[in-house]
Amino acid sequence: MVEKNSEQQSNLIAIEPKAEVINLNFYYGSFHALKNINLAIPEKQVTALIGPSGCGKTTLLRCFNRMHDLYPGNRYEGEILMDSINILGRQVDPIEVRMRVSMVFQKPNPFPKSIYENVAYGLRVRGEKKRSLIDEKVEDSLKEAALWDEVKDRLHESAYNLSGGQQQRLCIARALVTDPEMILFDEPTSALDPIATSSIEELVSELKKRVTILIVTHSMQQAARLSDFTAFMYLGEMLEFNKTSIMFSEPSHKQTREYVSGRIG
Ligand SMILES: Nc1ncnc2c1ncn2[C@@H]1O[C@H](COP(=O)(O)OP(=O)(O)OP(=O)(O)O)[C@@H](O)[C@H]1O
Repeated sequence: MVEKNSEQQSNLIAIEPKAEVINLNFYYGSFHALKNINLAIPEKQVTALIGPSGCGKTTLLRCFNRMHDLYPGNRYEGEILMDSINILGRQVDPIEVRMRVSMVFQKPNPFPKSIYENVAYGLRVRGEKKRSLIDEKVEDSLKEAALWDEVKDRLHESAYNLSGGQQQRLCIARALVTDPEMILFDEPTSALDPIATSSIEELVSELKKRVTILIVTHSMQQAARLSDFTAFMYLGEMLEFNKTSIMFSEPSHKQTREYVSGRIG
């Protein structure tokens, strides 16, 4: 059983939270993967989720856009409030949640479609038909994902012709097109080389001016470089949450200290 520090968690955020996780439990069938998680995600900041393999980082991330609903047997208890609405509520449409909270995965996963159609996808799901509006949003999203100059003359080519780093920026453009309030990144650079990694990190830093970002990373250097806040998970619990500078210099828990210093992995 790990020691809790809820007083510290509730006291430290002066910044308005974009999302509040309240007493969240999550089960894969009978397996209790997330145990009474409480966490406030600060708005327009980068929050890193870190912790040893299997501690529940990806499971928590996927609660924010109801990804678990796609598989039978998964069960949530508790709440994630966004604008005072519990986005886990049965009456809330998961597709609507995914428009507000989009996701970028570990491996670039463009659809087997053109570059243009990959980005336009979210608008089409939403029922958007106006060609000029779709053109405009596709261009804006590709510009915001720092990909436009590289693809503007080949928008109708297959997305598979792009390099890994370009494919990941395309996935970011696809995530941006619905104007999400929050973007979830699940180890977005683990399949990329250092140059492509640094361009994704620059992009994330730029995006936080208008979007709240939650990122799972195994790289302590990346968490330290990129995030404003860090949450440390351990055995399905949220053990510690604080400003990244504090988490890396004077964490409260022994497990956090050992993890950020590379002594446990
Ligand atoms: N679909 C699933 N069905 C059953 N158990 C699962 C499923 N997915 C994950 N788990 C279990 O839930 C726990 C948390 O897994 P999760 O993938 O969230 O951990 P993680 O911290 O993201 O790990 P890693 O850093 O290795 O990616 C693990 O014990 C894992 O085995």
